[in-house]
Amino acid sequence: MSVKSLRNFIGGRFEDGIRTFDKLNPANGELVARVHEASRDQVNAAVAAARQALPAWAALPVNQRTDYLYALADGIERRFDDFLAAEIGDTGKPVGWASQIDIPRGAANFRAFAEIARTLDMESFMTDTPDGRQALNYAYRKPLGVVGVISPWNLPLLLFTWKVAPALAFGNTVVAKPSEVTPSTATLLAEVAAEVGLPAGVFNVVHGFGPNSAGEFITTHPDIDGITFTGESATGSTIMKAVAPGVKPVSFELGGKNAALVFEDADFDAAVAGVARSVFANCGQVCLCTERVYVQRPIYDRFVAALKLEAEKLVLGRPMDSATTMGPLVSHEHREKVLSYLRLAVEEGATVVTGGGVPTFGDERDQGAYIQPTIWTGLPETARCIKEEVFGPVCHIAPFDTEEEAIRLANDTHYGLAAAVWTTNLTRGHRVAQAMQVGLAWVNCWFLRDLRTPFGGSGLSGIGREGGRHSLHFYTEPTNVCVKL
Ligand SMILES: NC(=O)c1ccc[n+]([C@@H]2O[C@H](COP(=O)([O-])OP(=O)(O)OC[C@H]3O[C@@H](n4cnc5c(N)ncnc54)[C@H](O)[C@@H]3O)[C@@H](O)[C@H]2O)c1
Ligand SMILES: O=C/C=C/C=C(\O)C(=O)O
Repeated sequence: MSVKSLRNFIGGRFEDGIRTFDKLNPANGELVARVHEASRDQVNAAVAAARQALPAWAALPVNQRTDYLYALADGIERRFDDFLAAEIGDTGKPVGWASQIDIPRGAANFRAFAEIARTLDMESFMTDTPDGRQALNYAYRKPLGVVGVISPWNLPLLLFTWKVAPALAFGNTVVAKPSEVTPSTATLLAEVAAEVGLPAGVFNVVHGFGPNSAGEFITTHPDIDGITFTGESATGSTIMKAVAPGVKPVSFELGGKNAALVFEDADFDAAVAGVARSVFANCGQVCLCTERVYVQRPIYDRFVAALKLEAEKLVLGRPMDSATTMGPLVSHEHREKVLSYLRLAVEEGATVVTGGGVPTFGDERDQGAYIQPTIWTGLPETARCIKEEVFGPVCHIAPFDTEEEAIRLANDTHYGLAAAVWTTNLTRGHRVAQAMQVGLAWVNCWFLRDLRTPFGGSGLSGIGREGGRHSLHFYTEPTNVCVKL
C-alpha cells in the first residue's frame, strides 16, 4: 500500500506543514501516511480564513447552505471505498463495523443536520402588556461564529462530522483538528469539500497534536468563538482552562464508565448478545461501551459463563476479513494503557474469567496492537478498574439482589454518559432507565441512535448535549426581539 501524504486544508487550499509525523496501521505496524503538522501561523491563517468566510456563509439562504451539506454527504458516499480504506488503515477496525457504522454515519450526520436546519421553527410568544395591548417576542438565532472542532480517534469520521455538520448547518465556519492518531478521513472530507465547491475558508482542517500544537493553538486562539470537543475527560478539563480567559462556550463529549444492568427476568440470550456487543464492539473503544456489568444473582453464574463464551467466540482477525469481529486497539501506545489496567486488576484482586493479555498469531498481526477480550469478576466497587475508564475490550461483572441496589451500583461513578437496562418488565425498564444518572439510557438495546435526540453526558462525561435541535444551544446564539404591537 502506498504511503499517503496528509496535508492541511486552509482557506480552500492544501498546504504542507512545518514537519511531518508518521501514521502506522495498528493491525500490522505498517506505515500508512506521513501527516503534515500545522504551525501556529497556519492555524492562525485557518482562523482568519474562517472569519473572512463567515459573513457570506451565514447570510446564505438556509436551503442553499444546506445544499452543500447534502453534497458533502453525497461525496462521502461517492468515495465510500476511499473513506472505508482510510478509516480501516488508521484504526485497524473490522470492515464490517467501519462499513456499517463509521462511514455511513459520516454521510448521515450531514443529512440529519441539513434537514434539521431546514425545518427549524422559531421560538416566539405573544405577550399581554400592562396597557391592555400586546407585544411579540421571538428568538432570532445567529451562528456562534468561528467554531473550533477537536475530535478523537475511536470513531474518527463519525465524531468529526458529528461536530462539523451542525456547525456548518447553522451558519458557522470551522477550524477542525482530527486526532493525530486518525487523520485520514478528515483529510478526505477536505478533498470532498473542495470537489463540491464549498466556499474557501468555510471548512478548514489542521493536523497536529494537543499541547503546543494545533489543538492548543485552536483552543487558545482569541478569534475562535467556541470549542466543541470530544475526547478524554482530562483533556476536556485542560481545554476548559485554555478557553477560560475568553469566557468561551464549550460543548464536551468526554469519557464514560458505563453500566449494564441485567435483571433475572431479562431475555437471557438477547441480554448476553447485547452486553457482549456493548463491551467488545470497536475493540471496546466507544465512549458508550459497557465496562461495568451488574447481573441479578439468580442468573449471575449462568450469565458470566455465557458472556465468557461470547468473548471467546470473537474472531481477532485482519481488518479487511469479513469474518473478523474484533480488530486491534488503535495503537501500541493505547494497548500499553489497557494492559496496565489488566495488570492492575489482578493486583486489585480480580478473577480473570477470560483474556487478560496479548494474543499470538505467528503472522504480521503480532506487529499489531491486538489484545485479548477480557472479563473480570471479584473486584470491590472501590477498585480503580471499577472507577476509571479503560477504553478497551474489557468488563467487570458483579451480582446484585434488588433493583435499588442495582441503581445505586450503576450510579456510583463520577461519570454520567450511558447505561443499558435488560429486563422484560418494561415498567421496570422505564423506571430504572429514568433513575440512571446518565445522558443516554437504553432498554433492551445499545447504541441505537436517532440523530434528533439529545446526546451527551454529565459529570466527567461532558458538558451540554448535541443532536437534533439540542445542537442549536451550542452552535447558535439567540437574540430575543420584543416588538410592542
Ligand atoms: N462522549 C463521547 O461522545 C466520546 C466519544 C468518543 C471518545 N470519547 C472519549 O475520548 C477518549 C479517547 O479519545 P482520545 O484518546 O483521542 O482523547 P484525547 O483527549 O487524548 O484526544 C482527543 C483530541 O484532543 C486533542 N487534544 C489532546 N490534548 C489537547 C489539548 N491540551 N488541547 C487541545 N486539544 C487536545 C487530541 O489531539 C485529539 O484530537 C476516551 O476517553 C473516550 O471515552 C468520548
Ligand atoms: O465513542 C463515542 C461514540 C459517540 C457516538 C455519537 O456521538 C453518535 O452516535 O452520534
